[in-house]
Amino acid sequence: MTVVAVQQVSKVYGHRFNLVNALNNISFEIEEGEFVGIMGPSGAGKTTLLNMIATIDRPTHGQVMIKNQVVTKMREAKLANFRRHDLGFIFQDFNLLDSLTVRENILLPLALDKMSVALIEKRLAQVTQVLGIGGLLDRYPDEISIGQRQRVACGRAMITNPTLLLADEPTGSLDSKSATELLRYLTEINHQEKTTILLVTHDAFTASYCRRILFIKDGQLFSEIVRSGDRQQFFNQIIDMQATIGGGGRYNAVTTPR
Ligand SMILES: Nc1ncnc2c1ncn2[C@@H]1O[C@H](COP(=O)(O)OP(=O)(O)OP(=O)(O)O)[C@@H](O)[C@H]1O
Repeated sequence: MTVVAVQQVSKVYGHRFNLVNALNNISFEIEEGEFVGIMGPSGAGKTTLLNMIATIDRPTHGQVMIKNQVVTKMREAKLANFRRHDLGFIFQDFNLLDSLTVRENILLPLALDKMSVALIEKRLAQVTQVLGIGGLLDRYPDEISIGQRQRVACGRAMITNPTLLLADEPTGSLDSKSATELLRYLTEINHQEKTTILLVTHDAFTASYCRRILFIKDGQLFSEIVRSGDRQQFFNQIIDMQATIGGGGRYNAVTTPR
């Protein structure tokens, strides 16, 4: 089943004399259970694209369909509901609420749902088991490590069992050990829960955990690569493609797999 269909999407920012074509007639699809990365030089349009799919922003032309629904035309009330149930977000800076415990942070997206306590506890147990954070539930965000915070953010994104998990630079603020852990957990979620994952990254190591990478340049699809061999081979392919696509000084082409 196709989970995401981006159809001839363009996004123009600015006004008459100062227009930026951030996305230029871009189309692609993502199937259920895929783990897809978006890469490309700085300013290529990656975050803009993610924001269109995340329903945070709307395209100037074209449409985005998620699970056969045109989300780019959905009214705000329906969209809020759709976001809550079908989309999970992991932000680079986690966005955890410091005054709430880990348990309360994770359960936040369910606050408006009339779910039974038994069902909530069951889901919480599943999520915390996959993420290895069962022992942290009564602590506050400032009482756990950065890597653990990122996993809690991941738990909050997963608690509703979303159709699609979206992440913008999820490893951006993590050290290499925490980044590796998070990527292993994301792989687990992808395998165990069959959650479709889409992430934006500059980092070839992070991208090497995906099964397919879409390379964006100047708001258009430049190329895509699909992982067929092991992760090291895929990492090398990603580095080669980064060299081919060029531009954007934020690449870390000397990063090696950890
Ligand atoms: N709100 C905005 N108003 C005007 N231009 C914008 C706005 N947001 C993004 N842009 C421009 O659109 C283009 C694409 O930006 P976007 O943030 O999507 O790129 P990116 O690939 O995510 O870049 P980076 O890797 O540096 O984060 C850039 O030229 C950017 O300057």
